[in-house]
Amino acid sequence: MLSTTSLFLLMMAMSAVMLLVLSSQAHSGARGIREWSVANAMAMAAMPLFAARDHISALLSIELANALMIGTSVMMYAGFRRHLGCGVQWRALGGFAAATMATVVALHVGIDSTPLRVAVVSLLHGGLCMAMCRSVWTALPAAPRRYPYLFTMGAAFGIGIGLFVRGAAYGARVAGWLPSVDVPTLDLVFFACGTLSIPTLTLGAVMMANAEIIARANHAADHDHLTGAPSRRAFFAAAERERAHAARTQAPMSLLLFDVDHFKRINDTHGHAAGDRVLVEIVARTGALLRSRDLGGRLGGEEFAVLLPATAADTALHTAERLRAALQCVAHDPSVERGADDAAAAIGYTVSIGVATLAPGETVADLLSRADTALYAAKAAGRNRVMAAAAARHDGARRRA
Ligand SMILES: Nc1nc2c(ncn2[C@@H]2O[C@H](COP(=O)(O)OP(=O)(O)OP(=O)(O)O)[C@@H](O)[C@H]2O)c(=O)[nH]1
Repeated sequence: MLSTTSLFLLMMAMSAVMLLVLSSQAHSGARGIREWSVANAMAMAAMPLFAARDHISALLSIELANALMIGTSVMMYAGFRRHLGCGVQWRALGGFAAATMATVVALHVGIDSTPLRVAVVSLLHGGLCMAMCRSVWTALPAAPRRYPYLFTMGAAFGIGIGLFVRGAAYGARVAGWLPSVDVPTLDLVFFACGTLSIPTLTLGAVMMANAEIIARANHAADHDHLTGAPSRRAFFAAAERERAHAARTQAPMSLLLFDVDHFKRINDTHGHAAGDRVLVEIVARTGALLRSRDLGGRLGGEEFAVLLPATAADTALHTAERLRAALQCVAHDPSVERGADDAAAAIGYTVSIGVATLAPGETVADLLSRADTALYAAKAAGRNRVMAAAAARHDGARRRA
């Protein structure tokens, strides 16, 4: 059987490992990493003090060690609150930590009862675990992935219950409701639970941070940084899903491909920032015109696409015409103050649109290629217009399920 000293040193080693894991995420931008790191550093420092109890002064092994452990729980909790964006009530937490410390000192210097001290400290640590569990539970509906949240909640709840049982058991001994005999096995079980608590909670924290990092990376890959519209990658993935659905259900599907006319002139005349402003405005206007099922995306530069599921050619042409009219606009040059010189600040812009409707067996790439040819024709015919694509060339070899 492991001795309590070994368990304390094991916990120190586990906190050191967790600290290394957390430091690998230091620059990830995930919130809470700093607080969780401080918590593990405090746990690391507290463990040798508990382990060396018989060899060092009580001030170090009781007061300082408990202060560090209280700090550990408080910082773990603060880390979860910060990570979840709930805000940390530092003043309330500081008051809680100070009151707990004052109780520890009173139960050492005043009454000098180890079981009572263990009971009080266990109940307070248990309370913080339950608070962690509650914070994570409240944020669960918005979780990027549920498993890390459920793991952390389960761990915080289980550890909290364990600490409550420990506190109640020690309290009952003090009250004389339980025989005041030493139960080394039970104590070791309690210690083992305590040993695992901070590393387990940290594991949950790291999993939550990873889920957030992955969700952020996916969002960045799937959205255009400037306009917030779906990126080329996301657009093609969605288009492929819709194509497969259309093929299964025999429903029509259309694609609009559009490009801002003479966009280079806008950049050259008003500057790149004004060009950016136009692109942002185009995405907002397009979004306002589409149905919830339709999907717009920025394919690159000043080129955009709109996927129209369950839409036949004539409706698609009609939608394209409405879109063209909605995008025949005058934007305001952001570098010119409003009212200063309205004519110079006006950025007129138009778009040209190519429209293609999915033919049986056609791939997304082929559909896009036909829409691109139609767009090119719209440009060649004078811009600010809609052109329908030629019918798809029948090609049995390209047929897809
Ligand atoms: N402001 C801004 N400009 C961009 C962005 N991406 C591409 N561009 C510019 O868009 C312009 C596209 O120019 P062209 O391909 O010649 O096309 P155009 O001037 O719109 O002419 P047509 O398409 O033939 O009507 C280039 O000057 C690019 O630098 C962007 O994110 N922001």
